Amino acid sequence: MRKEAFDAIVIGAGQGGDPLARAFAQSGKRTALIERAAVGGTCVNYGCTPTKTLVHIAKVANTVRRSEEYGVHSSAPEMDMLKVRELKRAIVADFRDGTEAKIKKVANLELIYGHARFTSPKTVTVGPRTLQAETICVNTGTRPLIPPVEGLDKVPYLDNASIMELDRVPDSLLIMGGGYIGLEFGQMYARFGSRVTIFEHGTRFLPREDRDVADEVLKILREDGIDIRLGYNVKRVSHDGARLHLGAETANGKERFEGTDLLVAVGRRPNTDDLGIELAGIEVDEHGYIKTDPKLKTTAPGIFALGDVKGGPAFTHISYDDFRLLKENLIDGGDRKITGRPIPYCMFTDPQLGRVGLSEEEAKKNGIDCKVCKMPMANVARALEMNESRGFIKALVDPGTDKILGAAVLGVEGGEVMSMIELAMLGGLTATDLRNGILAHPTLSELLNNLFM
Ligand SMILES: Cc1cc2nc3c(=O)[nH]c(=O)nc-3n(C[C@H](O)[C@H](O)[C@H](O)COP(=O)(O)OP(=O)(O)OC[C@H]3O[C@@H](n4cnc5c(N)ncnc54)[C@H](O)[C@@H]3O)c2cc1C
Ligand SMILES: NC(=O)c1ccc[n+]([C@@H]2O[C@H](COP(=O)([O-])OP(=O)(O)OC[C@H]3O[C@@H](n4cnc5c(N)ncnc54)[C@H](O)[C@@H]3O)[C@@H](O)[C@H]2O)c1
Repeated sequence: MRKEAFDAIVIGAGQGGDPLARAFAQSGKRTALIERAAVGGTCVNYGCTPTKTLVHIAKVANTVRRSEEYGVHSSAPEMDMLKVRELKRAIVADFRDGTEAKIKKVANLELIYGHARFTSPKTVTVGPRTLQAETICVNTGTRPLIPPVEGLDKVPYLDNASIMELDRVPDSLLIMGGGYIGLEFGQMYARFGSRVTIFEHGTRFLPREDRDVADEVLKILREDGIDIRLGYNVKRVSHDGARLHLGAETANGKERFEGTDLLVAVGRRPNTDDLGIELAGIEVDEHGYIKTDPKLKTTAPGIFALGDVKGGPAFTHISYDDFRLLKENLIDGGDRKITGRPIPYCMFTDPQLGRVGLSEEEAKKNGIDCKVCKMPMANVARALEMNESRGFIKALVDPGTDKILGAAVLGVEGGEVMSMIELAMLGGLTATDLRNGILAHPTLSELLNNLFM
């Protein structure tokens, strides 16, 4: 078969792949961008964009439900899930089509729809075509991990994509997995009107977070009526034509539950099993994630991996930063490494949990001396004025340099406040700078003055 020569091939038009392909092409390299589903990847089509749209709609429903607390009379909210789905589809289409239009405008860049597969270290097939290039970048992301639970393959379970296509509110939603996806969807559907039960097989809730932070999130979600079961190992599921039945094992024995719908949200698996990586000499770890060095080089010369498919923190902004690194190193002659970069993140429950830098437990584990500044959101004027005062803020300060080492902001718009703290960290500001800076009253960010007092 005739091979078509390109300078660069990017597989997967996700959060890193799309801008990287455009950058290659704009630098004069003949580039192919191969995408098997929709440009924008998980984030735009089945992840951040649709979920954050729905999280906001759920907040609107909850505000209506709470309106009496504000002296505003209204009736209980009634969800029109057809309209909600339309809103979700419209924003996804807008982002996806906008991205596609941008790609199509770039000279030297060919967007090819189809499933890409390596046939040798420098050769990739897509449909009837065979392409070759000296530089190939893999940005194929992940898909939902489906655990080997008895009966799961015989019941109509939902995942992060199909749940957002429902045109109804489930009467009772059972969720496997108490991570980001389980908690964001759990609170969202509880606010839409579902009875929600979350089964988390770990006994420790949000294990990456400090205990006080995780405990407060758990308290808040339980206050909202979400039934969260820790240490529940789902063993089997079945469907009797009308309802789902779920059997779980716990430290105290077996328990059975019933519901109308089941969401599986127990993590992700990398899209490497159907990529022909063995023919390219790309090594993966025991979970199938591509092994890379700090410059994102794989074990195969000339092949790089970016985004979720290389493992590690799975966030859009990390995939995007991988693009920046590869652009800098492969196009602009730089020599950057991913080592030491900050990994901020925000869980979009309400209130949000914004996190950056070290946690208190990490600091202790690594013998790092730090002062802990902690303040309830109930001390924040703006939060009280909005009647949104659940949660707290916690920041770690180096006692020697007065520099901020990390923060957890569990509160209304916690992600935005966390980003303020991250900017201070990036700019090398000290806790004293934030304590003494004049910040407009009454903004949420003003809390930084009091936090560092
Ligand atoms: C429900 C949900 C909510 C999320 N919310 C957030 C959030 O709020 N904030 C945040 O930072 N992150 C969030 N994430 C994570 C975020 O979506 C991912 O980290 C991000 O999309 C990773 O980007 P990526 O470029 O690595 O891969 P992806 O965006 O997954 O893109 C990979 C692309 O490769 C394509 N592909 C795969 N295999 C092939 C092949 N063989 N040939 C051709 N194309 C292929 C896929 O179709 C896909 O388009 C969320 C994820 C989910 C599931
Ligand atoms: N706001 C955000 O930034 C955001 C939102 C959603 C997703 N994401 C990204 O997507 C990734 C995947 O999200 P996720 O929630 O699927 O994964 P996750 O790894 O965050 O959570 C999965 C949870 O399921 C539990 N689990 C695993 N197997 C189980 C089983 N058999 N039964 C019950 N529980 C089980 C795990 O202990 C874990 O707590 C996240 O790690 C994150 O990087 C980010």
